Order: sequence, then C-alpha cells, then structure tokens
Amino acid sequence: MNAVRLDHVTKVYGTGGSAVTALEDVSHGFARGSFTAVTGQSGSGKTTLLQCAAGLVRPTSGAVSVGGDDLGVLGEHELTTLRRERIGFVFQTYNLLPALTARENIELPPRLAGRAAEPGWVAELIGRTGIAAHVDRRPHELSGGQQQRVAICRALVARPDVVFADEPTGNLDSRSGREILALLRLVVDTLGQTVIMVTHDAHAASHADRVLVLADGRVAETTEGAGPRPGSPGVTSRDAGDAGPRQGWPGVTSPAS
Ligand SMILES: Nc1ncnc2c1ncn2[C@@H]1O[C@H](COP(=O)(O)OP(=O)(O)OP(=O)(O)O)[C@@H](O)[C@H]1O
Repeated sequence: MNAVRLDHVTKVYGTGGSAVTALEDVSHGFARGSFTAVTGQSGSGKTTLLQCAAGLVRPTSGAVSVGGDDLGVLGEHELTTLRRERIGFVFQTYNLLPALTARENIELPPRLAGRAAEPGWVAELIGRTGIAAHVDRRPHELSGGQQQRVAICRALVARPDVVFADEPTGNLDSRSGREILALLRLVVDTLGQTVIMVTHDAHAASHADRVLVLADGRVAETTEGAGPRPGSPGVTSRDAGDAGPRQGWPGVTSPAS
C-alpha cells in the first residue's frame, strides 16, 4: 500500500519559449512506513516533486494520490484540509511561530482544525523527541536542533499519512543534523510513519530506505535498502539515544524486536 503515489506526473512552469519542464513523466509509489530520500542536483526537480506530492502545486498532467485519494479531483478548500489533516511538513528553517511556545506550536495544527490536540499523544511526542524540558520556551530560546524537534512533533501531531521534510538538516551543525536524521529514522521504524525527505546531502540520504535520484525532472536512479535500521552500524545507539529516550521507543529496543 502506498502512502503517496505519482503517476506520469509532469509539471511545466510558464508557457511558450519561457516554459520550463521541472518534472517529466515521473511515476513512483512511496510505500507506507518507508523513509525515502529525494536527491539530485540543483534544478533537478526535487522541490517540485515534493510540492506536487503534497498538493501544494498541481501537476500539468498526471495524477497524485495521498492515502489512496486522488488529489486531482479535490478543490482548493478540500486540498487545504487534506494538507492540514493528513500531511506533515518539516522545513529547513523550522517555520515555528515565534510568538507561541514550543508546546503551542506543536498543538497548533489540530487547533487550526477546530480540535483539541490529544494530550497523551502530544506528551508522547514531546517525551520521545527529548524536548520535555523546553516546551514552555519560545522558538528564539531554543537551539536549531531543538526547534527542528519541535517541528517534527508538530508534523506528527495529526498522525498524518506522510511527513515531507525539505532539507531538514540544512541549517544544522553536523551533530544536530545526525540527531534529527536518527529521529526521523525512529519515527519511521517505531510509528510506521512514512517520511519523504528532499536533500542535497548524500549522508542525509543514506539514512533512508530508498533514494530517488532526480536528473532534469526525471527519476534517473532508485536505490533500495540504503537506510540503516536502529541497531545496525549506520545508526549508533548514541545517535538514537541523542534523538530521544535512552531506552528507545517501543519496538526498537533491539534490532530483532
Ligand atoms: N515557480 C517556478 N516558475 C518557473 N520555474 C520554476 C519554478 N519553480 C521551479 N522552477 C524551475 O523548475 C526546475 C526545477 O526546480 P526545483 O526547484 O524543483 O529544483 P530543485 O531540485 O528543488 O532545486 P534546488 O536543489 O536548487 O532547490 C528549475 O529549472 C527551476 O528553475
């Protein structure tokens, strides 16, 4: 079962002589519970793919589905609702609201949808991402890595079908970047979450199960099974511990569990 599927997606910006084909006939299924990195040179179409897959940009032709629902038949209002309720976003620049505390930022998506956040789930996310001591602070009082953990909690709070991460480690030092990648890995392995991450960084891509390499708007290469699982040499217990609780999340206490 795919969380997200693109079928023959083409996106052309502009018309006539100034037309740019950013994506050309891209077909790909992103399996539920998988971690995919989308990589490729600048201008290869990574952001356009993410925006089409997330319903932010409509393809010129082809179809996109999220959780089995065809985005092409949805109006703007329905698309906005789908993005809010079924898609989580993590950005390079965190995009937290500066006037709100970390906790208020995390609880914002359900509030915007007119619902209260689930207290147990919020508490679990805060605990698991290791930010319990910081939740009453505002974003400017947090480090970049802490802000990105808050952003990951916010992305997960509505239990979305998929989380899109756009260069999530781009603004972080290498240690914080490693911790965030380990955390995204845990989110996939322990919550069964689907993560699609756009990145320039080959090291970041190596945390994924699958790497999609774009070139000139096409899928040039797909590499399977690149990502390390918790307990494997690629994800050290130190990385995983830094990303969350020392005991690990349920189901990741040992590689065999
Ligand atoms: N809104 C737009 N209008 C016109 N052309 C655009 C628009 N957005 C992207 N493009 C063009 O589409 C192509 C793909 O751009 P895209 O941003 O998807 O690539 P990218 O791989 O994400 O690049 P980068 O790594 O530099 O962010 C590029 O040639 C870009 O100039």
